[in-house]
Amino acid sequence: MEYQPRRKGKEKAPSSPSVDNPFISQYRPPPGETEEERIRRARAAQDAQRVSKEIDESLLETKKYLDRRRRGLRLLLLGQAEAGKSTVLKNFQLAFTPSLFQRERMLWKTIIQLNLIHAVKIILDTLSTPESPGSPTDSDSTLPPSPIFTSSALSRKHRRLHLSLSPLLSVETNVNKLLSSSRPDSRDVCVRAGSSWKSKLGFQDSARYSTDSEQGLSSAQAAAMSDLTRMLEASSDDLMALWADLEVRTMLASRSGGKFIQNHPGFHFLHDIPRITSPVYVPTDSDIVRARVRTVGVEEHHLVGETDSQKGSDFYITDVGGARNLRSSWVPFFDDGNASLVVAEGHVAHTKINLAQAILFLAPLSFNQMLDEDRRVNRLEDSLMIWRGICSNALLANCILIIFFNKRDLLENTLESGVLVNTYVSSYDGPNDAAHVTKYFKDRFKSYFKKLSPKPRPFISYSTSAIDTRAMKALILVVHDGIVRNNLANSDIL
Ligand SMILES: Nc1nc2c(ncn2[C@@H]2O[C@H](COP(=O)(O)OP(=O)(O)OP(=O)(O)O)[C@@H](O)[C@H]2O)c(=O)[nH]1
Ligand SMILES: [Mg+2]
Repeated sequence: MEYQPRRKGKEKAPSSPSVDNPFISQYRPPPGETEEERIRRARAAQDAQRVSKEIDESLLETKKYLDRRRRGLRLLLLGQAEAGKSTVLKNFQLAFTPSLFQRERMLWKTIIQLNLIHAVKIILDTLSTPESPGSPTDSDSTLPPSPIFTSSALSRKHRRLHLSLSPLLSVETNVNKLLSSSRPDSRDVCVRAGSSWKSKLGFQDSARYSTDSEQGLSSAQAAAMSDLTRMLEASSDDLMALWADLEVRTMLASRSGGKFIQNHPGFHFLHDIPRITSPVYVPTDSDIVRARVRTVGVEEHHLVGETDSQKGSDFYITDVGGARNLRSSWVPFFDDGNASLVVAEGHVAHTKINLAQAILFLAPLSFNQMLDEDRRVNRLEDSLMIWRGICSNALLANCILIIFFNKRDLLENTLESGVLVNTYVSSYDGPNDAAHVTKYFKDRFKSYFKKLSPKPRPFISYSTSAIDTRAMKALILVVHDGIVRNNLANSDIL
């Protein structure tokens, strides 16, 4: 869409003389005008002029805004649910806007508390459901089973723990309701990023929020959050007893093939119960990148660089929800139709203006896991399917594509625990270690890339662990520099 500046009200259009200008002729004095009519006409003309000026200013603002967007770095994060897109975004914020990240730190406290309680809920649900012979035992069983409390396998101690932790679960439900504009998702962690949860947690704007402030909260929200902190502190001993219980661990391991505990977002916080349940708990950077908030829809984040080397630089990072039912919101990035997209700050821009310079595709090598939303679909096959669509898309032909083979730490844990890749991928006959396995899958992604790209472009891939903030910071600087200078050559860094 080309921007055409509007002509000022007083300027004459070259092809039509002012006598024909309906705007001017409308406010010309009619013959025999009374004083009252003259005042009314003058007022109407003034109003019309004011509106015209406002429209001009707004168009100018929009033009400035779009020019700024064009000059900034525009990055699109894609990949399936739980691939680590939002975690990579947090790493960008840490690298380029550290003081904003610092100001938002306390917002994550509630999310992390909810993540911890969600993990406890999964444990209690699992314990209270009898194991049926046909129930899935694979490592990715993240769906909590139905909460029928038959408890034959539970001892008196477990029942007491279940009972004493129940009020905590109710408080979690209340906080979830306050934070989510839609029905909370029982499958996953609580709040939805698209529902402006940060403002619901009291973050009014970057300048006004302070770590101890609750001024932006309604009294109901503030009460629910302090209830949450109080209940967690009171339940700390029971939480520790539950997590330390060997019988509980054994039962969880047998229900999940022994692996899903360490992989499920939220379970990580069980290792830190005393710290997180403390009333003076302050989340660390590592806690924040571990915190899980499901993204719904498309969110554009505008970062303005704060560090010396990036001061004032604009970054427009678009994060999307990766679950299958949310992928329709990706269409504006793949389809050259006339669709418009509402972008930040209330401006509406044509999709072409939104085209990213680079796509960061997150592909965890979760070869032994199925999608939560369709237990018949292997996660890695799903990633390959999305990747093929991105590579072959003509609209994205000039876009730099970068893959992060994410969750390297989990891949290493899985392989070290003895899971054989060959059991899941029969064509794999290499050594069962992370380097060889990563190379094998990288070659598969690369061959689709070469075959399907509308024109030749470099294949750029990195093996990442997005929870490793230090390594991510170094990588983000390399990637940013490469995009800006357009010098990301074929890269096989692993
Ligand atoms: N262990 C480990 N966990 C990771 C890694 N990257 C992300 N995570 C965790 O995985 C969970 C999901 O990550 P997100 O960034 O929320 O995933 P997403 O791609 O944004 O998912 P959607 O918003 O549902 O599309 C979070 O709890 C992260 O902390 C990683 O490299 N290793
Ligand atoms: Mg996300």
